[in-house]
Amino acid sequence: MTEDLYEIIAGTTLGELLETHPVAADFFVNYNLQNLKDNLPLSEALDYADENTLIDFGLDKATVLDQLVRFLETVAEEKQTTAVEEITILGGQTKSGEAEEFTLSIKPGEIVSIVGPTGSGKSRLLADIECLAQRDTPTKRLILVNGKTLEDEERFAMDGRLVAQLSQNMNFVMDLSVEEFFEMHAKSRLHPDPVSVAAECFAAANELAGEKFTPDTKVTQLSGGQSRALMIADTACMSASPIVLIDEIENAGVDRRQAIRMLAKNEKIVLISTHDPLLALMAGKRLVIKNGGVHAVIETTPEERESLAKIEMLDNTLQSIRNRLRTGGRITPDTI
Ligand SMILES: Nc1ncnc2c1ncn2[C@@H]1O[C@H](COP(=O)(O)OP(=O)(O)OP(=O)(O)O)[C@@H](O)[C@H]1O
Repeated sequence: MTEDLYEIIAGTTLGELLETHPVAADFFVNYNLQNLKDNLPLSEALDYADENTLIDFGLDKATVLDQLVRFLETVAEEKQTTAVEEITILGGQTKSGEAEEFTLSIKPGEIVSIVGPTGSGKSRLLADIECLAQRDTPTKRLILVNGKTLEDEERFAMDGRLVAQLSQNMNFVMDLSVEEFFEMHAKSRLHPDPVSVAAECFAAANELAGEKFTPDTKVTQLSGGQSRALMIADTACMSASPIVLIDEIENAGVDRRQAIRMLAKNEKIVLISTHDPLLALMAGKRLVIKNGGVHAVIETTPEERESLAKIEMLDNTLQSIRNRLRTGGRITPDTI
């Protein structure tokens, strides 16, 4: 396994490695190697490294890569030991400084939606979870992991590894094909079978996207909706993060119900901020936000679940009107 990992790391550029393993930055800073060329595979980039710097640390090119592999393996092991059994959100204060009387624990496999008017504080709640707030954000909320307050060191070590966030905008900086993009992610996440997981991601992304694309489509040529489909598939099929935060997927131009189903599998904790009744009711609970605070926690009743089918029919009617307009059709009383 270490040998495979060695090969993968040696063939990965510093830029790619840092994008998928931000924690690797610590390693390069520790060995004073932060100025390596970031567009060459590491095995080549190290040819340009200052030999004296390496000697200072008793290293050479091969041992640097060895050490890096060991470092990443240790981090991965640590990650496994911090399995999330539960996160707990403890209330802080509303925008006007009143106490937010609210505590909620969420376990893996649960989907929780967050509803409320525009500007009420839905994204802020997601941001609090993402940074594992310790009463140090404007809401003064506290997020516990497995019932414990995290020490700063632990909090920042977990930062970015615990939570996968899907936000409203995606920017791709590298001009890879869709297939290369998925394979690169699979390799840098040290997946044992990068080719087949990349194919699985590609199929999932196409299932979600309205307009289909091919494996050789460049990621920079994808539409907004297609890029979101790509990122959702990537998170669903490859991300090891136990918590998935989704900000307003309804604007994404993807099959949103399918996206939630895809993301909720593999026993993840899923929180969705949404204005969409279908997504709000797919969750087991919904948090109603008002004036920056959680105003109510409502469990979805069996009756509400049953009404999902009706809402879905209404939604399909709206969808067909949308499609008709998109393809140049006219709307008549019969359409509705
Ligand atoms: N409890 C709070 N205390 C202070 N500021 C808050 C609080 N809750 C939210 N805010 C601030 O209010 C602003 C609006 O919140 P946010 O962007 O989360 O709204 P939203 O519900 O996601 O809106 P939209 O539906 O338009 O996306 C942000 O600047 C946020 O930081």
